[in-house]
Amino acid sequence: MVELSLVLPPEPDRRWELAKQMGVTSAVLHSLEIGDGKRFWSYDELSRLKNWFEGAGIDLDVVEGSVPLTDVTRFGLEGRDEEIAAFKRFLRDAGRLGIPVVCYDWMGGIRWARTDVHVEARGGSLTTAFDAAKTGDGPPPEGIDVTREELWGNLEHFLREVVPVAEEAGVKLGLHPDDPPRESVRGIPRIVNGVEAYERVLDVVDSEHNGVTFCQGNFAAMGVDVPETIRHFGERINFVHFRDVEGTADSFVETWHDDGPTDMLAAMRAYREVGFEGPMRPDHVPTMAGEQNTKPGYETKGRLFAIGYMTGLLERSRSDPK
Ligand SMILES: O=C(O)C(=O)C[C@H](O)[C@H](O)CO
Repeated sequence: MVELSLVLPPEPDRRWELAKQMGVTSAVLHSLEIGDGKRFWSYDELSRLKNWFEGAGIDLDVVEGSVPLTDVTRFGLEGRDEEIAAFKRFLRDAGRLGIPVVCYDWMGGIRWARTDVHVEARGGSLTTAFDAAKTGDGPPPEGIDVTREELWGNLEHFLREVVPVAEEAGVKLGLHPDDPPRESVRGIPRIVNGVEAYERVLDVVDSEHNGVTFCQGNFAAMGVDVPETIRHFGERINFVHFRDVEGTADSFVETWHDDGPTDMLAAMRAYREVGFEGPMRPDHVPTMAGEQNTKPGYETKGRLFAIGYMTGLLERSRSDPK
């Protein structure tokens, strides 16, 4: 059964209670978005968090983005071996603590990029947008000098090192797509930007522990058929980000979950068809009335709406004949 999940802060507050009131008892830890930006976790810190969540009736199911992985490894800089060793330690710790999924990405230099975070959407709510014409295409920011071939080589090296450890630890890795899924952003090359790129990634180590974070908004921006692509990757999908965009990787606006071009019920049905049973979280929600938009995409009210909508879609998809 799909596990609806939410990014929750590493310390309890109203959002823990709201999650439980909606019936969501699965947490994603992503301190780069909600928290203090921490990414290097010791066993004791993870264990404390795990216990804290558990005591509140919530499972810590995913550590996302905020993992011991930086551009040192992505760009193959000095210190990479130490960082990969730290990542392996982190995977073993996550395994010992029963944290089943780790989501990481290969976006070097710039994380998920937007050129506007105040796009007016339904009823004056706010969403985000990206327009390549506004970023310019290089030269890259000072100090960043990496080719696509180097990025691929570094990713392949990383996978060969860490996937066997993830297997031993019983942790499933999910690579998040580059956002936006372009050839480059601000002149910095990006490689995880399409179906073929994922096929290459999955072939590096053919293991269910080397999988996909299926971020729907990014697949929509790639211009692919989302439900068909869900069926294509099937059991290699280890984690889902549920959201939608209007436009292409060069220029798009994020939409409300129920108001974008993707057939979200067909997507939900596709997850069911492929037997996806992992965590699925709403991603990037609109900022609603009364919210400050200090955390574009990660304010609270839009997530309540998204969980309600996803719950309805799930219920509908479950009533389909098998
Ligand atoms: O770009 C997005 O859609 C993301 O959600 C980015 C992820 O949170 C994150 O950086 C993955 O490691």
